[in-house]
Amino acid sequence: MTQCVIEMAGVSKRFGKLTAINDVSLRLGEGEVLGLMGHNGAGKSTSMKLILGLIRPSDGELRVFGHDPSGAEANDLRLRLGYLPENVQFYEQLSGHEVLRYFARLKRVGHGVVDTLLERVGLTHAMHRRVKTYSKGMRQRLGLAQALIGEPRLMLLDEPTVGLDPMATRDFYAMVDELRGRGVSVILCSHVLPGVERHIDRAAILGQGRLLASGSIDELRETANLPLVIRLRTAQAPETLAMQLQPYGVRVGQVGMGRLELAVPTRAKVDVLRSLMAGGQVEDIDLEPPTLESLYAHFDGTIRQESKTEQVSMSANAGPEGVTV
Ligand SMILES: Nc1ncnc2c1ncn2[C@@H]1O[C@H](COP(=O)(O)OP(=O)(O)OP(=O)(O)O)[C@@H](O)[C@H]1O
Repeated sequence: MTQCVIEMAGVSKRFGKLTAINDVSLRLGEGEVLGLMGHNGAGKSTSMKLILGLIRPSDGELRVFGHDPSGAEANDLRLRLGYLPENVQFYEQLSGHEVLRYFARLKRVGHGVVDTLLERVGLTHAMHRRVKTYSKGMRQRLGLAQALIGEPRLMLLDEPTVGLDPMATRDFYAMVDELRGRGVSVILCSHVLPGVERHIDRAAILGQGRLLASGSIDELRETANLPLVIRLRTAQAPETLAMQLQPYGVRVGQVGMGRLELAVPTRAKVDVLRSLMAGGQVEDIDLEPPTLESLYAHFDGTIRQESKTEQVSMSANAGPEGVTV
């Protein structure tokens, strides 16, 4: 692995009786992009705040660039971090340009960078307008520009594409790719971002404060063992095809006249394709491996199922007075 930028070992964070982060271990290398996913309240923002040193772990070890982020080096460390919070807020009476000058000063960076950053996020035309006149997407772009001040080596981006239109989203991902190319490490924090797969090296899925899964998309696919979907147009009857592909454990569904959808175990992919092509009746074919959304739904569904089972068994153990929530 490349040099370790974030190292979390058995980290927990409790707020009173509530455990927001539960025994999470995670590493992020230099130039790596991690997608941190999870449902509302899963612990994503808390993880970000721990990494930023805004709060301290209740248990476990956390190192950012080899240091305790809330220790003696915290101030110097923060100069190497860029943070875009969820629902970013600015001083409404200031212009975009003034906001960035202000943040540049806080980060001890000369204000010469301001124009360049505003151009980079496509806000040059509006830089002298007050922030209160900005649309949601423009505020988000200003937030990104703010996070980029000082050429940070680690970017923490909480729900970064909320409010961005498709073109701005595309530009945003191009920027993430460029940062990665320059060896900057990035955490993209979100529920699930459509289209994010191509831009991240690894995904970490949090559920109820626990790390449910982490790895590259391929590793997650292997762990989840979800079927890939093959869509085809064929003159063959679904029943005939189901018989033909039965040895491979394929499920066949009809989605329209002559249009079938097959759920194929990943390991049987090549054999199934050979068998389909040998039949000579396939007119069109599409392959769709499990998407990040379906992987997320799989792992998140597992934890929800577990917690339902726990609740049922708790209420059963509680006897006649037990209440099922
Ligand atoms: N300062 C705090 N005091 C008490 N509880 C907190 C505090 N901060 C977070 N929590 C709780 O910790 C849990 C995790 O919250 P967190 O904000 O990290 O979730 P999240 O994954 O970012 O959620 P969302 O997607 O809704 O932003 C939640 O149950 C939340 O209510």
